[in-house]
Amino acid sequence: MFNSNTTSLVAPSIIQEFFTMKVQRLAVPEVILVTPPRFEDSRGFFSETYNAERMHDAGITLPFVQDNQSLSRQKGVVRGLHCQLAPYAQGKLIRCTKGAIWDVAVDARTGSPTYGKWVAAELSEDNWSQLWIPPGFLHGFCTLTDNAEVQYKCTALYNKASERAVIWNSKDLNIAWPIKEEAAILSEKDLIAGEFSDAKGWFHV
Ligand SMILES: Cc1cn([C@H]2C[C@H](O)[C@@H](COP(=O)(O)OP(=O)(O)O[C@H]3O[C@H](C)C(=O)[C@H](O)[C@H]3O)O2)c(=O)[nH]c1=O
Repeated sequence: MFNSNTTSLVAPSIIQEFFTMKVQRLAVPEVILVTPPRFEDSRGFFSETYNAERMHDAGITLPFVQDNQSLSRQKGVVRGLHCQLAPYAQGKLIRCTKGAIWDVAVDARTGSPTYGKWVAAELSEDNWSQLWIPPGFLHGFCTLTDNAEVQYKCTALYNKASERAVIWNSKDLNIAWPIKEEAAILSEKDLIAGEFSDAKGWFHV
């Protein structure tokens, strides 16, 4: 048994606790940045990365049906700007579990007061934030580190035939990507995507 002046080698000391989930609506208010609580102690940390009740209270109410994970081995990889058309349009809840990414959402809903407006947030294993992007938006990210691992929940299943893409640096959007054009690493598919003007009519509010 431990006596009163014995330092326990079993019970980890609590170093830092975030009890509540931070919630921030971005300049396009349907896009929501959340940071779930994380309990750090001498072993490491524990976090409820998805809690349906907390997410619902934050305004993220659609059910998820698919989890995705991608690894990008180099800094400067750009994936996107992608979406799936209805009835396979996807809402996505994105987080970066290794390294860091700059995550972008573009409002592609004809009739929306923020049509063509983009918002972005840095997501990283350090800041532990997640970005909710509803159906009707284009999604893309660029990696800020090597070996950036991204995990995201989707509200509709993958449907290749309904996939659409817009070129990441579309002159119609002027997204302030934090990487130089010549440094971007893209898939064949993304290299030949069209301008945002080609996306007219893909979605409606
Ligand atoms: C998206 C997806 C892809 N795949 C297969 C199809 C390809 O053989 C392979 C790579 O697909 P892709 O090059 O489209 O992967 P990304 O470029 O990361 O695409 C994603 O990038 C942006 C950031 C997104 O938000 C979308 O989820 C998605 O479009 O995975 C599947 O089997 N299921 C899927 O849901």
